[in-house]
Amino acid sequence: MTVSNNTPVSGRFLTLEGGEGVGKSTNIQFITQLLKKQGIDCLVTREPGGTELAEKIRELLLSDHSEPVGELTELLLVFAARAQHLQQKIKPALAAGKWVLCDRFTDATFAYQGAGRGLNRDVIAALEALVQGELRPDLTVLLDIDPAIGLARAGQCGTPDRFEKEKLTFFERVRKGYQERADAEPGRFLVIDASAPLSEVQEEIERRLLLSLNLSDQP
Ligand SMILES: Nc1ncnc2c1ncn2[C@@H]1O[C@H](COP(=O)(O)OP(=O)(O)O)[C@@H](O)[C@H]1O
Ligand SMILES: Cc1cn([C@H]2C[C@H](O)[C@@H](COP(=O)(O)OP(=O)(O)O)O2)c(=O)[nH]c1=O
Repeated sequence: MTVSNNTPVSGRFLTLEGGEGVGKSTNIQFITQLLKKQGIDCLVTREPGGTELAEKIRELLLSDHSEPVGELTELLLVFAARAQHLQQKIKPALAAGKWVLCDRFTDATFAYQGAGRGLNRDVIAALEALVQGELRPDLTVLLDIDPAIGLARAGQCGTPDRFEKEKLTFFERVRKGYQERADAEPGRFLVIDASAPLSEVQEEIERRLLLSLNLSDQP
């Protein structure tokens, strides 16, 4: 399938996932440009956030507070932001046939609140069903890296937020949580080794993403 010749295509929902400092911000721009070259204009958005209200919830999630933030409170805030984001932005775009590229989505909740914080996955799955219904990403690019390397990269980029202050063991659980999700759904996940030099990471993303989306010229 090529889409640069005005062939109508229906909207697709792509997500980008990974631990801290893995290169999501860098590579989301790369993926956006890559798809643009194929004639696909993506709506680029992020979680938590993506709308005015959801960005306010993001602020609450990422900032420090004078009292401990309960694990369930955190989970419900993540899904409150997601409900708003879906209703205001993601669902209308997909319904209009647009492609949506989202920096993090519910796999992050299973990885951070599930594997990281230790919350019951059935509880997360129940909220996922409540908030999303049947909607799931069509394709997820998972940038995978040893968290020690990711945190060192992230550490060079300003003041750490509430999550970035967690211990290395937390991020090791997060990484494992992501890997388990990818192992369970190999058809949806493209797992990319993000420890390689950026040029190699991007070559790999380009090759595998275009192949998966059926946009590659290669046989
Ligand atoms: N493959 C790579 N090799 C080396 N440094 C990288 C690579 N990818 C990204 N970086 C650098 O690591 C830092 C974090 O990248 P960023 O894209 O902001 O990550 P994230 O959004 O996942 O936190 C930035 O300084 C970026 O330039
Ligand atoms: C979407 C989502 C994000 N998060 C966390 C992970 C990140 O530490 C934080 C902010 O996301 P993000 O800005 O993507 O992080 P970074 O660019 O610093 O890697 O929110 C969750 O804990 N659960 C979720 O469901």
